[in-house]
Amino acid sequence: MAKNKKTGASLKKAFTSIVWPRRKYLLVGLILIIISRFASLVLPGSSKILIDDVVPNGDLEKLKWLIIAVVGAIIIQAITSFALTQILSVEAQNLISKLRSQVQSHIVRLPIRYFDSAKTGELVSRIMTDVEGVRNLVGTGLAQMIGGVLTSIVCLILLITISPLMTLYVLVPVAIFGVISLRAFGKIRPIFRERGKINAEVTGRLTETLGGIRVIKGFNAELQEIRIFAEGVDRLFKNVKSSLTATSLITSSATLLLGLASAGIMAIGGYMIMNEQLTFGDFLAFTLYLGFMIAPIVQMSNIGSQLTEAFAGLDRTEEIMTTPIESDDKQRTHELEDIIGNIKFDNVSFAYENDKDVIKHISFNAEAGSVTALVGTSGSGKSTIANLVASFLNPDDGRITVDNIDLQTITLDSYRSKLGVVLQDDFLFEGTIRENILFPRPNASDVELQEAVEKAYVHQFTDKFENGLDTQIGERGVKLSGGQQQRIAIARAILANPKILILDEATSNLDTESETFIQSSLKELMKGKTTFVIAHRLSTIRQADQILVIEEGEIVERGKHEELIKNEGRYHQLHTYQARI
Ligand SMILES: Nc1ncnc2c1ncn2[C@@H]1O[C@H](COP(=O)(O)OP(=O)(O)OP(=O)(O)O)[C@@H](O)[C@H]1O
Repeated sequence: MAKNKKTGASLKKAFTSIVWPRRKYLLVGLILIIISRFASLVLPGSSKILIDDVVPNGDLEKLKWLIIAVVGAIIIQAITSFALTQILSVEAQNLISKLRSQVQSHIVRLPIRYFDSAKTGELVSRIMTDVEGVRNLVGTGLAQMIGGVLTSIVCLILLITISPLMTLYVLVPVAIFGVISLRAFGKIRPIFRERGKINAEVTGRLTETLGGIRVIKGFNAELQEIRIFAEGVDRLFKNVKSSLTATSLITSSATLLLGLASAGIMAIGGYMIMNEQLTFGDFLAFTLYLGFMIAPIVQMSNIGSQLTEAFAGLDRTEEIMTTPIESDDKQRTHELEDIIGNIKFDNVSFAYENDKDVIKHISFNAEAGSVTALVGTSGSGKSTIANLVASFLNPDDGRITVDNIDLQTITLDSYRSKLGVVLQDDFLFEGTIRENILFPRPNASDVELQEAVEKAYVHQFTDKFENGLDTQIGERGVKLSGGQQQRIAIARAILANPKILILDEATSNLDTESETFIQSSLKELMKGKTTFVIAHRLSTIRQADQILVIEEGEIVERGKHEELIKNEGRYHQLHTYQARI
């Protein structure tokens, strides 16, 4: 894969979209860093004056001013470092929040098909972790790097003015160190990129393990999950370990080379002092300036790895941000106002994978307010048809129209606001029952809410709860029975009052009382709506205005229950041989 090309692109993009718009902050940060660095040079400079001038001459007045200058410089350093954190770090955190929101809003607008292959945990990691890297771009990282380079240059000039010979001797190990660290960075970069990937994979699997804990325990698969997680964590460990080797190589080569430089300086310096070519003060100032020149270089290697990490994260974020969202489709320009609700399939075909049509040239008409039941064996294509109606999928061939307007030209917002979906395993959020019902229409009045609650027979069980509708339900509604969860989902759809309704009836066996409540509430729900139901209950099928019998992606029979029974065709077979369709 053209990884490097991508990094190049994201470098440019990172600069134009992240660094450049914040140039004012960064400039102020840079000025503060320069002030702070210059202030830090006061101490070595004054040490020289102290030793070579003040002490030998016993000049107390000069000593006073020297101390004032040193204290002043320290105060300036303290103030500038405080201001730096305030300005740059706060701005970086602000940017992280904004980026997180942007990535999340992009992800939720990606097409359903994207989620078929993406792991929830991986996406969570993209939103929460990957964007954190920009902290090093906007935060103190970049400004410190530039500040560090400037300090090094100034110190180098000062070193040359003290002793060109000693400076030359020092520059050799520093240059070797520079080469080693550059090489080490080349090695670290791909390791960091890989780390983000492993991290996302491990988090992804962990999220699934915890979410599916019932299935895992049910199949006694805990050990397998423990093993998979341990393997993932181990991969992560090995990755960190290999980057640690490279980082420690940088640190220890710095220690070694700097040690050698110091030893050499002692030798050269000592010799020059003995020959009166160098004063004590010069020697001390040289050693201190040297420290100031080297420190930013060593620090830069740390900052370098932070920046590398930032770019690796941005690469992954960029990958998501360039995936087209659902409504990017330029054809979708038609805003639906009030609709009647006629849905027509005209020779529609659809394939998940190339050339493997799952839906084959299907045509039918669903009149406004009618109920269309989709029946057929498992895998025949019922859910795919429902997903096409919901515009979660788009036909590869043929047309779906809503009141004679091609669905693919209608804006998704305007269409989906007319749509309601009640799925088998309907999703309940953590929160109260009330919040879950109000979710599609948070501003509905209390009267409307009560009406929906009664029509879906939710009050039948909430009345028995101490807190009624304000009862908290656990994540995914585990504290409620399957039938109770279904009734909440139905109340939610009744309240939303969509023109078009998609219903995937639950196959779970409910007790007769629950079943009766659900049947009655479904009847209420379907009233006046163009309904598509993946039907499993005979009572629903009997009420349907048309039944479409789907077989391998084709409609093999259509009509009402009595007609189809009379025909003694495929429906009759399904109905006779199976207790439930
Ligand atoms: N995301 C997908 N990617 C690839 N193939 C898919 C995908 N979803 C479904 N299919 C395939 O499309 C065919 C039709 O599936 P669909 O879910 O529409 O059937 P169904 O009639 O609703 O089945 P069931 O009653 O079991 O839910 C099946 O062969 C299935 O394997």
